[in-house]
Amino acid sequence: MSRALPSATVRTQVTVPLRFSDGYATTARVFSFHGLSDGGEHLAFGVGDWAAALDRAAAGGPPALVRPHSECLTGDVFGSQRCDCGPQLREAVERIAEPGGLVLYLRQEGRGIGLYAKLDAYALQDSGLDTYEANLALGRGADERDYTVAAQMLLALGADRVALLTNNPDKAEQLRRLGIEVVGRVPTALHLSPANAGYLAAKVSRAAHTIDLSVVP
Ligand SMILES: Nc1nc2c(ncn2[C@@H]2O[C@H](COP(=O)(O)OP(=O)(O)OP(=O)(O)O)[C@@H](O)[C@H]2O)c(=O)[nH]1
Ligand SMILES: [Zn+2]
Repeated sequence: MSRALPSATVRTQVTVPLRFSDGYATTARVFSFHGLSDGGEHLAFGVGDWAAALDRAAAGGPPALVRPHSECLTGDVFGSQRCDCGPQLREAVERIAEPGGLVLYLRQEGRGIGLYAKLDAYALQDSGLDTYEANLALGRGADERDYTVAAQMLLALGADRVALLTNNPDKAEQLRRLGIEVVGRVPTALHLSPANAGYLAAKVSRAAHTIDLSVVP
């Protein structure tokens, strides 16, 4: 049973041309919102023919492809190799632009504990803890993310029937509980670096992420 969500509405929508450092370029319709439950400045990016994709889903056709992406300043902006966030975001924009759909940019830095605390957690990881143990050692939850604002944005845009681009089953479970019809989940590619191998392995062993590490030599 889904719980009733406070409704959010679109505040502003603007067109933004995007160009990534590898030259890939596309255009996004960027939405801000009124009424998001945590007061954060979360964004939705409509890419490709997102409007047609949402219309098709609403009419009972294929679900709209959506990536709920949690903010990672170090990875998304600075290219940190400690995680896979930057390449996943780049991948998501291109893969979603193809059929048309949405990237939700969720201001949930550090799995919800914030940027400074994430750096504290990195320091603990450098002394041997894994990414989840480090949060716990800081007195925080292993993953404090709540996807209420993601559900609110989807409903505000009329996207209540979706397939998610994510390896994280919790994103699908939480959105289902919030009343979004999650028809399927599509894994991202493997974005492995020497610095993120332990991080990816912990996501698989500790949080059941569907990342195929069997291909790693
Ligand atoms: N606390 C903490 N947060 C981290 C660490 N590494 C990355 N993060 C955060 O983890 C989040 C990863 O977000 P996503 O890539 O959207 O989500 P995910 O759970 O990895 O699942 P996917 O959808 O499969 O990518 C971001 O908020 C990062 O800032 C870490 O070592 N500690
Ligand atoms: Zn990251």
